[in-house]
Amino acid sequence: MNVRPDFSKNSNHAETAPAFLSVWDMHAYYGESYIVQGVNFNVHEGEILALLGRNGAGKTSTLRAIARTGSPQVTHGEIWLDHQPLHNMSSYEAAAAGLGLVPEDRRIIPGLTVEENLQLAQIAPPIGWSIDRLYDLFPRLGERRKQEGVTLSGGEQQMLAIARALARDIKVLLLDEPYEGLAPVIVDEIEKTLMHIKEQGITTVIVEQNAVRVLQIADRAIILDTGGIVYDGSAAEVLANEELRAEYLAI
Ligand SMILES: Nc1ncnc2c1ncn2[C@@H]1O[C@H](COP(=O)(O)OP(=O)(O)OP(=O)(O)O)[C@@H](O)[C@H]1O
Repeated sequence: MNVRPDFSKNSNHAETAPAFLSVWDMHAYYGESYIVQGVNFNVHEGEILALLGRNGAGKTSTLRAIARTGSPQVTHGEIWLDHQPLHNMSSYEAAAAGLGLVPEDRRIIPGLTVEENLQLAQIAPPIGWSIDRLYDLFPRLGERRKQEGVTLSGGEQQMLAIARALARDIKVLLLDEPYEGLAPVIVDEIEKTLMHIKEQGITTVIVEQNAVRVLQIADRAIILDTGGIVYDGSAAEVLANEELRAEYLAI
């Protein structure tokens, strides 16, 4: 019999630091399809958490469930952000409570310039970083402020999508595959900005196929497999543990 090693109780930080974002026994469905199958984890304020797993493991679904997108539908469980019950909220309310989701397709609004995309994020409170501060973090966006957003390169569009999230007053940034399709040199740039965002005290959860890259900046990692958590512990441990990487990440 092939006994799966249990890597899910490796977290020691979780026992010593209070949780900022907490997901408790979360179950979610697409119609009849049971996808998120009792997920529990904590994220601590200011940390970068990598949410990893093979294709189809349920990473995007977990992120979308936390952001209250409605698809998948959360049928059971609790999600708390800084003492606020996200599980009782719509996606709009969760965003107002401080969640900033940057989806995989980046959702840059066609027909609007870079600056207009940013201004649109600030039409209603809670307003976050000023547009000048965003251009300081992403000078390329400042140089291209009058360019239509959808004509930017893939890396620039990812920067615009992150900048748009920061234009609102967020506590947690949820990133879905931020490195997808980007050259290593652009990934370097995005990494630097994520480290800067961390220094500002913002908490980040990253879903990413490029596990090796994301583990280099992450403090902690969670590995999902068929809708459940099989590892919760330090990012360094995942990099060091060949068995774990081979079994769940195929790297
Ligand atoms: N809208 C949907 N309707 C029905 N099933 C879906 C839907 N979106 C995703 N699924 C299914 O849910 C499961 C988990 O998908 P999810 O996108 O969360 O995985 P993932 O770990 O992010 O995968 P990947 O790394 O390939 O993006 C998959 O089996 C997928 O086919």
